Amino acid sequence: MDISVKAPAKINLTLDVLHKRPDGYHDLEMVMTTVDLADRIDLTEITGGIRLQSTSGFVPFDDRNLAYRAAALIKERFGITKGVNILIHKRIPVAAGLAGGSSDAAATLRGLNKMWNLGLSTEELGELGLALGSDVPFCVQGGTAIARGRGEQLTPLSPPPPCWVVLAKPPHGVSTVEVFQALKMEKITTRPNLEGMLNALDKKDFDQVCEQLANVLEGVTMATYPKVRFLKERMATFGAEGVLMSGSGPTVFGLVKKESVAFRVVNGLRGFCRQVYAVRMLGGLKENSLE
Ligand SMILES: C[C@@](CO)(OP(=O)(O)O)[C@H](O)COP(=O)(O)OP(=O)(O)OC[C@H]1O[C@@H](n2ccc(N)nc2=O)[C@H](O)[C@@H]1O
Ligand SMILES: Nc1ncnc2c1ncn2[C@@H]1O[C@H](COP(=O)(O)OP(=O)(O)O)[C@@H](O)[C@H]1O
Repeated sequence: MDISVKAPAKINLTLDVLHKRPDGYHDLEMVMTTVDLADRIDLTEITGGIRLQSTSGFVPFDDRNLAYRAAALIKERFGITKGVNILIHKRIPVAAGLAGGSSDAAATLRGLNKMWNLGLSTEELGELGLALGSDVPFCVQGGTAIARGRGEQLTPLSPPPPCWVVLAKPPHGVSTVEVFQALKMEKITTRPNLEGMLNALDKKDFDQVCEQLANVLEGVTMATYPKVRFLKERMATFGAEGVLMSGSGPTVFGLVKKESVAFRVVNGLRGFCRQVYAVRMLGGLKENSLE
């Protein structure tokens, strides 16, 4: 049986870093949601091991690839002797703060669970996925959620109000490790208002969602990459109603209600940035099946 699985990108509507943990990770509190910019993973059963192909040269083609590692984990954990060819149709920019690698890993876990009839629940797939990366449990589940701890403690939320999401990825990638290393906890002065964002989502209040966007990593990444600030300012000038950097960056996203405005923002940005996308908010799992 061959299987194709959708692997959507995520954005962080809020991102707070609570403290550094003894294991080197940070305890986070974030509101995350999926957007309709997605990779597609084609899984084909083969005899023997794991083969990986990708339409993008920017990802590793060996066991450093998170999709490869997801397949290796499943094979090892469940003693599967069959092999799999993984073809990644890459659309999500790499090292962008959009969890492209984590989403590929999550999609591979979901797809192999089905292909090899393992009968694992979403929670069990998420627990497996945490060994691959902190964002993988959220990507397994999709939709909209509060993520706490390393990112694995998930509380599902109702989706944001429908809108356009304009994404602009500066030419450089960003290392998540380096951003967390550069973060000085004592320098965090303004934090996201989680209650405010939850209230906005609950009421489906687009303007309030825009007002409550906040990410404590934004200033850290901006200090090294001024292009992030530049793109944020431009996006707002061209008409985006709420603008924020996603995750550890450097992708900047803008929320826009009207299609005509979304395309005005895209056209305006194209003069400054090669990788610009206008996509719909996905946000809700039921109406946007990930399979
Ligand atoms: C910051 C976030 C926010 O959504 O997204 P991205 O910008 O990567 O998309 C995530 O927490 C990233 O998740 P992910 O990219 O899976 O991180 P991991 O591979 O687990 O960890 C990479 C490194 O980031 C740091 N890290 C990550 C997660 C966490 N809760 N605390 C940390 O300190 C650690 O230095 C770790 O070694
Ligand atoms: N399938 C994959 N897609 C993208 N990046 C991958 C993948 N597998 C491994 N990586 C590596 O993971 C790192 C982070 O990539 P990505 O998940 O795109 O970014 P981010 O964590 O910022 O959202 C990159 O250095 C990339 O080389």
